[in-house]
Amino acid sequence: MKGHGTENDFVILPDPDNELDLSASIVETLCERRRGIGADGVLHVVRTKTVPEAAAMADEAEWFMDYRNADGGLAEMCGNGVRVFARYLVDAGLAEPGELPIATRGGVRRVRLAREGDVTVDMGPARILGESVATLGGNEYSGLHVEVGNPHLACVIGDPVGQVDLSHQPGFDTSRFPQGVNVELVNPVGPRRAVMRVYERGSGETRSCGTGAVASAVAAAHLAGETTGTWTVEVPGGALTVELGEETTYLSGPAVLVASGEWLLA
Ligand SMILES: N[C@@H](CCC[C@H](N)C(=O)O)C(=O)O
Repeated sequence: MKGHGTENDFVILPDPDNELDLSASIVETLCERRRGIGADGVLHVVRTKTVPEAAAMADEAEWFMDYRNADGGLAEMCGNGVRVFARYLVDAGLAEPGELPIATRGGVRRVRLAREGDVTVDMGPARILGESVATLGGNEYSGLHVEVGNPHLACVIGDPVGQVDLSHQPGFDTSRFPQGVNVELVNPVGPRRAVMRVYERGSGETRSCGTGAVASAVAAAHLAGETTGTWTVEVPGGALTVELGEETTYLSGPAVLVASGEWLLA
């Protein structure tokens, strides 16, 4: 299957009993836009109890989102991915609409969805862990290290983000981010509204990033002296809503399945 959330696109690989040997090179080929199907990442759909690293969550969540970036690397969480994952489960008749717990490497996330319409996920708390700097084309951008299950460096640059060259991996402090980092450029454009572009760890520039939208809202709110509130984050692929609460954060937006088929190279 193929699906997307605000044009952050995924190949969805149903494998309930975890029988596929999903190597990094297979993921890379699947995600390649000319030799493969093309996607920002792979959502490997497996029963939690079949995955040794996730089995402890099996009592809480039947399904595990084994998320892979386009370069084949693992990631802890994907905010758009988990919403598309839930849309797939309901559409395939593997889960009922309502509230659906999904296990991820970042912990269990609760997704709320109906048979149609936007999908919301409780992303858990987003924690600010300090400040750091991203370098891009000879410029330095200060940002906040925000953990949303996965690592982010959200830089509020206050200028239009459209002109910045994001075709290369931004430089970052590897001692702070030993596993790499997702870098966001954020421009607040109105009350609780921001425009964001992102360079995703393991995928390059993408048209949206759910965890990145949460990190961006946290960074923009921090600059405005706020910790709670509902933000609209505009991304190249659409718009996401981020609710910052005292205890947790919520991410809402479209999650759409666009195709199904068979990969012949397996
Ligand atoms: N696009 C995702 C994030 C995917 C993982 C990320 N590239 C990482 O390596 O942490 C989202 O919507 O959150």
